[in-house]
Amino acid sequence: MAHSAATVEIPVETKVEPSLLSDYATLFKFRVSTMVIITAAAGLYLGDLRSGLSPFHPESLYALAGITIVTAGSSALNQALERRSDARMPRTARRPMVTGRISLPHGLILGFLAIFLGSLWLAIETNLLTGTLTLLTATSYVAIYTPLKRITSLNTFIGAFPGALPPLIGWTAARGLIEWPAVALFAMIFVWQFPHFMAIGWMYRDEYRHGGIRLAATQQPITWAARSTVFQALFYAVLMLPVALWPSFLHLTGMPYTIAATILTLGYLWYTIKFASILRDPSSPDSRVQARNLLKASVIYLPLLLGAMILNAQGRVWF
Ligand code: HEM
Ligand SMILES: CC(C)=CCC/C(C)=C/CC/C(C)=C/COP(=O)(O)OP(=O)(O)O
Repeated sequence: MAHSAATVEIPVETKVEPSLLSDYATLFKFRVSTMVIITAAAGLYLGDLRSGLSPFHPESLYALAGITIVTAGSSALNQALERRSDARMPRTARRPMVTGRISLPHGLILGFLAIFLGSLWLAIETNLLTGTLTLLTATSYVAIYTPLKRITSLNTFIGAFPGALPPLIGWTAARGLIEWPAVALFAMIFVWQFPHFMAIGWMYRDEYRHGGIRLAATQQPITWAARSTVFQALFYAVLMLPVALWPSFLHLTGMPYTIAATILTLGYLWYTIKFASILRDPSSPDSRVQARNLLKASVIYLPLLLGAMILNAQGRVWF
């Protein structure tokens, strides 16, 4: 409530009071966090299979619970730090710490406690490496990436590290050490994020500018912003081809995965190439349609790719 001067006007029909549960879902970024946890679960599953263990044992659930709690806490602290810039963007203006439905102390206490207790739980119940890595991931997301969003467009590259660490953390939860398959999983999510976020950046370019967030898409002039956005999206979409096949070179997956990953990744590349058409007329409304299509493709592609890995883990075929 304190930021009325900068706050975005919300149409009357959308001003329905959300419940505390839905406020928490927003505070913990339910959908993005769910995907983060799915990537961690994939790392855990693949790591357990590498050890010849059944992935369905209580320790896996304990580890996932810890990772979930720290992810939720990180999202709460991210929103505590960004409550002013969030107030300036329609996409984020209804977040509970912007509207005051969740107070600053409430969000801060919840965030710090969740990160501290979740990391401690992982260090004790899973292993010290996993607890430490999870704490480092949360710290880099909250204390490095989040403030950098208002300082440099390099923030996307920095933010890709905490974004990509969860599957590696899942692997260390299962195996107790960092091994090449964990690095390959990290690389896959790292590279996947660029077309994903270049699309989002383009969709919300005007909002981000108004919110004072720096990214490729908010550079001036718009032709330069489009070039830089498309270059990064295409560069990483092409890089995704070898990176997605890396697990097969490490014998983590077999031929069925290799075929599925090739087809899926070519699909992701296809949507990125279509997105490159924004170069023709960067200010046209169609450029946002292409961006939205790429965002949709990115969030469909990733679970399918992980699903293919899981179905073909260690060369097994689960059809
Ligand atoms: C630099 C890294 C990343 C940035 C800056 C970023 C940013 C965002 C933003 C702003 C949205 C909201 C789009 C909207 O409201 O229309 C979003 C959506 C999404 N992100 Fe990311 N993201 C990143 C990495 C990740 C990672 C690592 C994951 C999980 C593995 C992920 C999963 C998702 C999902 C599933 C959605 C769709 C959620 C929905 O439909 O509301 N993102 N991302
Ligand atoms: C295991 C663990 C501690 C994970 C935490 C890391 C985490 C939540 C990564 C998500 C990836 C990311 C950079 C999202 C963008 O957030 P944003 O702040 O740019 O999104 P916004 O604009 O919607 O606030």
